[in-house]
Amino acid sequence: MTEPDAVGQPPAGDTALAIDVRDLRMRYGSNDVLNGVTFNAKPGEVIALLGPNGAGKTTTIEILEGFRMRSDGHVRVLDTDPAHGREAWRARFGIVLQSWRDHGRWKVRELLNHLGSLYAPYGGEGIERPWNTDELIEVVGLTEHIDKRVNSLSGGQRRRLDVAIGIVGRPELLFLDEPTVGFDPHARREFHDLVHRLSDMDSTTILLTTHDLDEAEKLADRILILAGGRIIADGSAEELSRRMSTEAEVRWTVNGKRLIHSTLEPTTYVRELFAQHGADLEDLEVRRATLEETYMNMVQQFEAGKVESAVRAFEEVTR
Ligand SMILES: Nc1ncnc2c1ncn2[C@@H]1O[C@H](COP(=O)(O)OP(=O)(O)OP(=O)(O)O)[C@@H](O)[C@H]1O
Repeated sequence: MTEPDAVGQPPAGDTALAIDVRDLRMRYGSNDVLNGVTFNAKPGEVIALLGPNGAGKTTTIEILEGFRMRSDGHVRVLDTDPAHGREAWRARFGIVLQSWRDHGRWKVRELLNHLGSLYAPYGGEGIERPWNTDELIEVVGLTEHIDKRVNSLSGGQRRRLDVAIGIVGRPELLFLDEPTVGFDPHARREFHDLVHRLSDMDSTTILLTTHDLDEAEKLADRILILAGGRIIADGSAEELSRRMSTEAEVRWTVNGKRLIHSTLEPTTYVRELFAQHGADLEDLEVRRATLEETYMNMVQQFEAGKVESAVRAFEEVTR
């Protein structure tokens, strides 16, 4: 057990975490979807929860938001068990769901004024709630559209409005569920800039779900890969890539003949090739699978129903 400090306060432990999840389990009927999920998020971190279709990302996020009751495990979000979270706790986080379809006849400014007013009772303790509407509209890049009706916005503009709705209460924590589905590359890039701005500006903790490793790499400080009911990888994109110990493929040509060999020790192998063939060695290439290729391979096997072997193979190379 940890000792209290000199003034009798317990040392900062789990309470310093924005999200603390340990051994989370979720069962739908006889289907165990989450089988011991463990991870945490520190305040200000941007975390991407990545996983194949049906891995349980939405289930996890809904449990954290208090929309779904877990079967078992320890969960704390902003120091509160979501199963018992009250209004004042809900006011401290924002949610951007897959799409906001209501309120089509409202104008952008009116809608944000209205939704913002719902947060007014929860301000204080150094946090001004809600966000000033015009300032918020500028932050999400909708100033030109401030008096437009919601149903006249384009898909990308609508998504910006979704984000504005998610952050109008100046959340300490923001949940984004597949925020860029259906975006073209330009809208996607703009959305990524917006997320970076949010996390820099207010050091908002952000948990987003995505299918896309590239997006996770661009946005997140840490990537969590959920598959087979567990977190099978947790680290920055660089850390995960570094941990990968897949075999490298060495290709070369000698006396006009093209040859290939797979090895875990490419440097030693190449040294031996030089020793053996010297100047006859041509077109030498060494290639290791990228994190993306390894991940995609896992997803393909997972989606073909080979869940356990997909997860085991992925863990073996990223351990
Ligand atoms: N209310 C429910 N009742 C029974 N099964 C459910 C329920 N909700 C989700 N599931 C099942 O739980 C599993 C995980 O679903 P979930 O939506 O959490 O996955 P996901 O990772 O978010 O998937 P996607 O990427 O497709 O959105 C799926 O097999 C799904 O069919």
